[in-house]
Amino acid sequence: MTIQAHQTVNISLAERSYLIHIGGELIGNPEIFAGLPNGSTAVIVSNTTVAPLYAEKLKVALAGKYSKVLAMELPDGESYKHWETLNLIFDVLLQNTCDRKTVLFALGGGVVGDMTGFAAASYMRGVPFVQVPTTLLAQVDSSVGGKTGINHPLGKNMVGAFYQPQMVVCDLDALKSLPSREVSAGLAEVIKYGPIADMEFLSWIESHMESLVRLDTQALAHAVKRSCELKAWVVGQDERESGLRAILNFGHTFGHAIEAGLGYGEWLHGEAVGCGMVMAAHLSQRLGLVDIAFVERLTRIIASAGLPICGPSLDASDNAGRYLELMRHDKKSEAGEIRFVLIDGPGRAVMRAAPDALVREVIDVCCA
Ligand SMILES: O=C(O)C(=O)C[C@@H](O)[C@H](O)[C@H](O)COP(=O)(O)O
Repeated sequence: MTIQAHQTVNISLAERSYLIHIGGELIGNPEIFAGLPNGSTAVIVSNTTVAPLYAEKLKVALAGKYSKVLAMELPDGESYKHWETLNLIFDVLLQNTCDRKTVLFALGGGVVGDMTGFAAASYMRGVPFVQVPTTLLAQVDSSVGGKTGINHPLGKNMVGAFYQPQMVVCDLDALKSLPSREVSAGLAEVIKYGPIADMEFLSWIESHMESLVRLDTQALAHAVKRSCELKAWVVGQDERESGLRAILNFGHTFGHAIEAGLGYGEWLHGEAVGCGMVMAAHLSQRLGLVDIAFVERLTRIIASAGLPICGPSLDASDNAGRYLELMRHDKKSEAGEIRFVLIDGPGRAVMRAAPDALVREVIDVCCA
């Protein structure tokens, strides 16, 4: 096996700038963590699936820097991304008299990253934290950019904070243990960067899909690096989503409705986003922004990643009505008007409202 060369991507945010490290064998490498803030205690927050695989490795790597390294496990899955689980983190921090210099390490996927980040943002009004993402989705998207938070039954990621990590450590070796469903879910967020910002990357994804699905390390290294570069470019211009950053939400308005409507965890976030991108592409086409050939190409790519392209029914009596009801809670909505991220020509995204009747048509066409 080739060990992937260590590469970095910079997130440029003035005094909150940080590096994303991408490469092989990073979790157990003490040198990666050497420049982190000093403190006496490190707390590794992981989950019951990931901790047995990597927590000990990370503990050993941190032992030279922090005199006390604690590790805790959260239950695994999107259905646990709520207040009660968040409180488990605060319990451990308080029971161990963790002070303001304690550094938290989020070791796991998007759920662990979002909750650990939110805990770090709010414990004693803010302690440093590090993202160590172990899923493809977390490496290419959720660990980067400082969105942290938890779900509410009425809407996804409804409670949270913008809070940047000290660094992100993407160990490509961790991806080798991923189940194929998780790989596909991560590929949804990789694909997303194409239509919104980089059609050349979309063509690359299209021609390397087979390698990506079978976890070829070279292909993954490029996918992670290019995704992080594109996200860095967006976040560097609009950290708190006052405008441009919303393009990263392509497919998420429909996708979040699927997740909340089915119950969190029924579909993986990436599965819902994949299908949401198909729906958003159809809406773009019906508004005259792209042609049907573009929609069909994007749909083919999403399907080839092993993702669903047909939305679930959320209500047998009024499915479109239920989607609309859920989507009105989206964070981009204004005065009850849903604002969709749409494709305004290949490689370019815009945010637009759309008539309910048109959205209903799209839902009817795209759902089972
Ligand atoms: O980083 C962002 O900005 C994104 O929108 C990226 C999304 O892919 C990601 O899933 C994010 O967590 C969703 O954010 P939300 O603000 O729509 O909850």
